[in-house]
Amino acid sequence: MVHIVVAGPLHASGRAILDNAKDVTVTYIAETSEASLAAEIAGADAVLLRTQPLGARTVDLAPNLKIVSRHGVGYDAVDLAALNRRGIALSVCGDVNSTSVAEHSAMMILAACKRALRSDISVRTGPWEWRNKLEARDVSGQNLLLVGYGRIGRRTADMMRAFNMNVRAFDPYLMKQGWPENGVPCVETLDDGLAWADVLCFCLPHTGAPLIGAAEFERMRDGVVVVNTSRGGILDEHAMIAALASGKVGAAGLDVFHQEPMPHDHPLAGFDQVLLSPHIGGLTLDAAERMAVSSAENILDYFNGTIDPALIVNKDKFNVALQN
Ligand SMILES: NC(=O)C1=CN([C@@H]2O[C@H](COP(=O)(O)OP(=O)(O)OC[C@H]3O[C@@H](n4cnc5c(N)ncnc54)[C@H](OP(=O)(O)O)[C@@H]3O)[C@@H](O)[C@H]2O)C=CC1
Ligand SMILES: O=C(O)C(=O)CO
Repeated sequence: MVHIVVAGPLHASGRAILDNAKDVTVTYIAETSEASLAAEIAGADAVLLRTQPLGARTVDLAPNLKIVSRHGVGYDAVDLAALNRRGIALSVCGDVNSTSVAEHSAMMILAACKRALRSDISVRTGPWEWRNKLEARDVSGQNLLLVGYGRIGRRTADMMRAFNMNVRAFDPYLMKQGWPENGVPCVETLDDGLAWADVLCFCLPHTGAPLIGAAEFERMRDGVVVVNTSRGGILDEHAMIAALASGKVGAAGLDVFHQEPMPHDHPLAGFDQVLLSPHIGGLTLDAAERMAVSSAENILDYFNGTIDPALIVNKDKFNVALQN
């Protein structure tokens, strides 16, 4: 019998897959905190993980744990070293939420350039004459730099080229492997890109220290638009707030934050040129169903020995019989 703990809400299609599986028991936890997961993880062979952190101490509470299946693709909140030490697999979803995130980025690029939030507030609360001070811009003809040119970056590029933006990308790893033939042009260095871009959009994994701090903001064009749908830790938030306050950053769209949930009194909430959303780029109803199905199937496929090895992040760290 395989015992699976599902840590947080799961779309009915994912639940049906687990509930109908043979030789499986499932515990569903309503809350998405690491503490509630820790309280239930002791007997788990598998955990289906939403966006909550998974640290070494929680992993150590689960002596039978064999696989952690991320409901999504980013795994920066998982202590991968702790999983590797125990030979526990970490799987991610396939290409199921990238179009949704790219659409969210496209929406935020448009909303930030058009000053959509400020515009809405002006109608609800201000004199009509505020319409002359909104500072909305066309996106057409502007330079868009995508930092990270994987699944989400490439789809965002396609969408924003349709709006007649000049799109380039920075992705050093891809440059080494070979830039895609039909891709947008690349910039050689991040600094080149920062100096070129009117609009910046971050589409990369978070792996350590912030990529963008005060020095990088300094290199950007005055009034630059910044959109981040990848992870909050990519931007130094203090530097971002300072850049918004000084006007260096003219407008922004942020789906991800250093601290999630972001407190209501956070300084970022004080800017009417910044559109905020609660980490929902990949959480449309459509993507939520696809992620639920993919993350549930990954667990069952793992125990059947049929999981696609490309979906296991740490496949080189332990020996597992993979049939593909
Ligand atoms: N807001 C939301 O709801 C969601 C957010 N995300 C976030 O988006 C991120 C990207 O997702 P996705 O496009 O699917 O991932 P991919 O792995 O397909 O693409 C990311 C690309 O960024 C590259 N990259 C890594 N480090 C850097 C760097 N320092 N500078 C520039 N490029 C870099 C990667 O190279 P390499 O592969 O060689 O490392 C890769 O080509 C996820 O890791 C996650 O954090 C994802 C889904 C939903
Ligand atoms: O897929 C991801 O990484 C997300 O942020 C959504 O869970």
